[in-house]
Amino acid sequence: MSFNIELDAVARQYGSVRAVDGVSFAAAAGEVIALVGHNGAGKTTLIKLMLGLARPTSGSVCVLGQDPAAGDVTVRRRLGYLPENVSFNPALTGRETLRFYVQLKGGPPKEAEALLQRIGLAHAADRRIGTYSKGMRQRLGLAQAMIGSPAVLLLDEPTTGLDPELRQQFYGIVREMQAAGTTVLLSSHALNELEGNAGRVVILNEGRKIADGSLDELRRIARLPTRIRLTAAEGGARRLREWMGEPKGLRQINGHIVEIDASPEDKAAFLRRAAGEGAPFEDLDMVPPGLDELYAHFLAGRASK
Ligand SMILES: Nc1ncnc2c1ncn2[C@@H]1O[C@H](COP(=O)(O)OP(=O)(O)OP(=O)(O)O)[C@@H](O)[C@H]1O
Repeated sequence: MSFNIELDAVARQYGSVRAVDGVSFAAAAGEVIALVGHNGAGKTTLIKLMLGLARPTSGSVCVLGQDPAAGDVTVRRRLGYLPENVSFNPALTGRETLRFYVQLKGGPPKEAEALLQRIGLAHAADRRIGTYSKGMRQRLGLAQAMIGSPAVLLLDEPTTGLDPELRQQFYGIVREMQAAGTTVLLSSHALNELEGNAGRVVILNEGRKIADGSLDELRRIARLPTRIRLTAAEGGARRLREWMGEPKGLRQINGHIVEIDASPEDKAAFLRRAAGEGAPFEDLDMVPPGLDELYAHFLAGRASK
């Protein structure tokens, strides 16, 4: 299988800071990968390495079969990039700006029109960018990155500052690009918005890759407990505790509610027992681990090593 992006033990040092430290991964056509990590985790540096804007201190970077730092124009044309802080000339209109970038990439002017339509900015195309909202500027940035239907799209924190509706619209466009075979790599601070939107998540911490997989795979690896909350009739907490055998970690919330964190195996065993006769509860709630807990789990695992 050939990959659009291949990183092999890539490191990038800035003075005493190892911004990226031994990262390897490969991305195929049609994959949507999210790079997730705290501030300073190395996301932007990794993207710059893939763009050839930074060179690795050691290791190798290969994008569309080439070293991106070699500056091969045919490869550059097939790369789209949305920087973290997108800035355009505020005196130009959206249309003028996009036409300029289309021209730079050697595309026809009508491509700018099609892109303005696609990202929902056609109505504001003749307004100066100085009058655009943050969301509109971000969408224009995305349109600029999509010029020439790139084979690899690198988006640095593309959803920052977008409201939930625009965010969904944005991921809709990402899905279209993915369906057309584009490899999309986007960086983000948060796991929560990636559910259903990124097939694969790479978690970075202090320049190192600490997790790589689909959210479901990461959940399985993490084996985080599910919180089970049982509610009995008024004053029934004691009976609940006895019925459960006073397990370690059981929490009594009040006179009729108890909670326990159950591992994946314990959860199944518990549910079988709860389905039997005489279980002394009236209601049962199960709260699966959230994405924030998953993220914290991987970061904590790293810190303890
Ligand atoms: N040109 C540079 N010179 C010196 N240090 C740098 C440079 N670029 C990045 N760094 C350092 O490398 C580390 C990783 O930075 P990077 O911008 O890649 O992180 P990030 O994950 O993108 O962070 P954020 O989410 O805040 O954008 C940080 O400690 C940063 O200060």
